[in-house]
Amino acid sequence: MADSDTTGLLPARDWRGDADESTEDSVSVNMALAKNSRTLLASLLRPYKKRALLAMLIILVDNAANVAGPLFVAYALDRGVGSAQLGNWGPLVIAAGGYIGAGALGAVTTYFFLTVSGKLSQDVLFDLRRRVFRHAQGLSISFHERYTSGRVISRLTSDIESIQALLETALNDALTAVLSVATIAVILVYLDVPLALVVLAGFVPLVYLTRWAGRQQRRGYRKTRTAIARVVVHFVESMGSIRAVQAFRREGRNNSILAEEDGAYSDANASAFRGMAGFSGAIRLVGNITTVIVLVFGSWRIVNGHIEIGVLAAYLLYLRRFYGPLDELAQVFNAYQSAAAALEKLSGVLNEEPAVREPQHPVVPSTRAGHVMFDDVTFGYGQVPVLPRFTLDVPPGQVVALVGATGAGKSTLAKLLARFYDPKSGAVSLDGVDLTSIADTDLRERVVMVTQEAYLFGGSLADNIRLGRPDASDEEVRAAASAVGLDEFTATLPDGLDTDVRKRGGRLSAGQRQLVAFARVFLASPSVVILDEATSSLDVPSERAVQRALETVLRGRTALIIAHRLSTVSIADRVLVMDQGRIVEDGTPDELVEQGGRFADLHEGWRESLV
Ligand SMILES: Nc1ncnc2c1ncn2[C@@H]1O[C@H](COP(=O)(O)OP(=O)(O)OP(=O)(O)O)[C@@H](O)[C@H]1O
Repeated sequence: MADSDTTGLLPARDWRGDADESTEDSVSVNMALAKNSRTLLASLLRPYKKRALLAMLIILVDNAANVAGPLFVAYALDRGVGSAQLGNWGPLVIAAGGYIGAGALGAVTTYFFLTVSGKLSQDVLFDLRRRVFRHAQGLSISFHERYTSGRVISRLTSDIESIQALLETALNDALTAVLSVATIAVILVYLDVPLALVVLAGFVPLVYLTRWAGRQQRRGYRKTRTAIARVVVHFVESMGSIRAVQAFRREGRNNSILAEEDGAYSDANASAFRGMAGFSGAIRLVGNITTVIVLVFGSWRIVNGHIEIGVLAAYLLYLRRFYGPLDELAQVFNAYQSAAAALEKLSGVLNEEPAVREPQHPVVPSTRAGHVMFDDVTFGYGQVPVLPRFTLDVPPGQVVALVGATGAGKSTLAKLLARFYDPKSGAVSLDGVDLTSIADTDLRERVVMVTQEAYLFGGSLADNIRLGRPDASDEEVRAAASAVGLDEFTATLPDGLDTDVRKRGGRLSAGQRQLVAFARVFLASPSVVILDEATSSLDVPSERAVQRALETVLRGRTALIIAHRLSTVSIADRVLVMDQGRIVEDGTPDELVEQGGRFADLHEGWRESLV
């Protein structure tokens, strides 16, 4: 397919799919987030108060050493040169020694300051990354469906990087700059008050400039955070679905979407930089104008005998040191605005609360029978109800097959039982206890869901099976693999169960993945199994193997199976036909075939397809 740039058919934004990150923040939300970002920064720094204090102490000494230099120069010019003319070189030697001593002290303190503050910023970033990861991982499925993994990745990488820039370099520069500006300001006042007033007058336009630049930068950087997240979302979506991308020739379209998203990111950055550029330039201009005024006004004061030439020389030296740090402060201010926008986004994630909450007072069901009950449950993802007033009683040990048209609500039912979501009204209970009252770890032990993808994590086959029960011994893992019939397959592997699943030619077949998933369930030994059967069909030997394994795994357990195969339905005790969130047929497979309703038609269709 040609892309929109060449056909002019659709602008890329109309073709985005999941990559959409369209939540533009409103002004009021942004104000609240700005406050949150300050709170977050404070909470991140709080545990390191002592170290921050130590860094400040070191920088105080460092700063004193740095600003002492010009004082020795002034002393050398005012006293040293005069004394040397009279043959006394002592004051000049003192001035030179003082200058070198101050420089050496500055070198040592700079080293210690950078070491202490570098470690501090690394620790803060480490905490922040862990906090965001842990929090995002604990948030409900509904959050991840809305937020997308790309945005979480963007928060964890590019947002954290901009905070890193602030902490690692900018904060050091800021402390140094603020201190030297303040110290020099005091010295300037001490040297000559009228000249100091000229310098201070230059601050009036700077205050206005700072406000203007701050607004400009914050606006720009907020946009950059959203824009870079959209770029990352697009990357993740494109690379995560690379087979579909190549199969459907979506590369061109993806390129044009990326160009658009990346362009928006560059524009947003450019807009923020304009704020900084204007600010930085204006500081230099104010600095130069002030220097000229000081030179002229200072000369006039020398001519009139108010000050000595050394004072003016020191003044001009200090002025250079005064506007240098101010320029640095402009860069720091820029980094701060960028980090503040990132902190806003991060605090947005950290302030998200799980929609599915852990119970305050957990109740442990008294049995492990596996009695499942949906009691007058109403549920919908948005306003439209997917399950309107749904009631279902599954006695312990019953294997229920769910069938029905696509979108009927079968997966939704399964997700409610796994407590990925909570019902809007009514209750889902296990062994007489509402799922909302069962502790998460307890529920995960009792109810295990096998999803269609049968996801394999990096690591060995044994590691993947052990996911069912992390404390299982090697022997138990082997027994589970054997119970589901994985023996034959593992015998062909170089290291048996210890073979790395990824290294071994990358992937397992669909049937083998299902067997691994069943082995996990066997090991976990839950009272309820939820199985979303893969729709992809297996070849006959694989299907038989999966079928046998399933029978083993389900023995003595309650099961809810979203069934796509005749072979699976045939092992069910009960079949439920769903339509638009309601049960329209309910009975044993034989009863329903006899009744001659929808299931009978479906059954007939399956049988015909096997012939
Ligand atoms: N995460 C979601 N957000 C919004 N709507 C959803 C979500 N998941 C499902 N739906 C909607 O809920 C309805 C029921 O979907 P569900 O996945 O439960 O159906 P299903 O019977 O399992 O379908 P299929 O057999 O195709 O998997 C559908 O209209 C679907 O569009």
